[in-house]
Amino acid sequence: MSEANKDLMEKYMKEVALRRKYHEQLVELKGNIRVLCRVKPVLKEDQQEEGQAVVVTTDPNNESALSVINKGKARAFELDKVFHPQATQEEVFQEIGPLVTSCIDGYHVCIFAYGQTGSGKTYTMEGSVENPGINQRALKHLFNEIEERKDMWSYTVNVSSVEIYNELLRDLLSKDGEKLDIKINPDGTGQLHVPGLRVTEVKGFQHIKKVLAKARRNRITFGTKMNQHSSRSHALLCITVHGTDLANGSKTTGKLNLVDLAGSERVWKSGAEGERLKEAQNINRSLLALGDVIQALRGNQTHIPFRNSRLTYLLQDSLGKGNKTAMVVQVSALESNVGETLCSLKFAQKVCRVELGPAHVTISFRMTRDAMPYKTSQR
Ligand SMILES: Nc1ncnc2c1ncn2[C@@H]1O[C@H](COP(=O)(O)OP(=O)(O)OP(=O)(O)O)[C@@H](O)[C@H]1O
Repeated sequence: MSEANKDLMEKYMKEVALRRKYHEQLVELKGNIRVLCRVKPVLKEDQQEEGQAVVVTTDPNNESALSVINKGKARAFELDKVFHPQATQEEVFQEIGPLVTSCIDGYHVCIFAYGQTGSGKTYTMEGSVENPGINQRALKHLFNEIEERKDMWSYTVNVSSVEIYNELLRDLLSKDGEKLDIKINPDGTGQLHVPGLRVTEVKGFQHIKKVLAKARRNRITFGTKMNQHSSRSHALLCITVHGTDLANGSKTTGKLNLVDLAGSERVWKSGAEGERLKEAQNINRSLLALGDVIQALRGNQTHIPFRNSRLTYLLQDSLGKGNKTAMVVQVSALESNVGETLCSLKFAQKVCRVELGPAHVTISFRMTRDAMPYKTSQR
């Protein structure tokens, strides 16, 4: 009986190893930095004027293509994957699921939602109670995988959550939203850490739901002082998974960063002043820095400019080489937003094209003013 068990166990472990290898190959094939686009469906409340034209169309025969009509001219874009307006939260998550699995295997993973205010970033990341987004689905997926592997691996899952507003870091899991700083770890490893950041060990999916609700509540509470604050801040959910192989004691540490970015609209256009202008400049700088980092990584450049913003500095150990990133670019299909839609898609397209570029891409892929998430006189 025990011989038969041993035999079965060995076969099972071989199967698991094989599955992991195929999964890795699949992720590698799809690329370590993926740019996805989700077109928001036209909702009643988005129609300021009756019968506004829909200017963004997806192609049912090509899941990478979309086209935008501006002033009578059609412009085509090709990204890694485009979700049509009717795509469900489940369909979006299916693209992301393999990255979440990678995190259990010890990879560092970042998933971003990028786009103008109201384009559906929070819907994609957080979703609603009836229709949760990537954050909840990722954690559910994570705990299901952990359960499946429990005979061979033991895992602990730690969660922290911060927002970055005007380049200030705030703890979303502490009562008063403590302000935090990013420091180099004094242990000599050169790694970054955030002293005072509240890290919560989560035991299961129900527990994580409570933690997510707390972070959401705090983001709203801290935001009430500032009009539209939440859409002007980056919200990060950081999950660390420590694994121990029960057979040989070897250890892995994976990280999953789920980021709802601040709105990318060009506030300068509306003549923003004072606090609003400062916000716009900070958002502009950090989104631009993120774009620069992703382009540099996809282009295999030797210098990756992580230090140009809090956001990229904080995510440095998860965005570096060998890690995995997905950026979901959210766009509106309506004519009234066509300027912002084109801007977001040019940005996405540029990031996407880098990989295909020649080796000397290092200097040639600096963002032009035309493709900047905003156009300011900042750079
Ligand atoms: N795919 C979708 N299906 C149904 N409703 C959606 C979808 N995407 C967005 N919405 C709805 O559109 C509204 C705006 O979306 P959301 O708040 O996610 O935008 P956002 O990009 O996060 O905006 P902000 O930058 O201001 O935070 C919300 O009411 C949301 O529920």
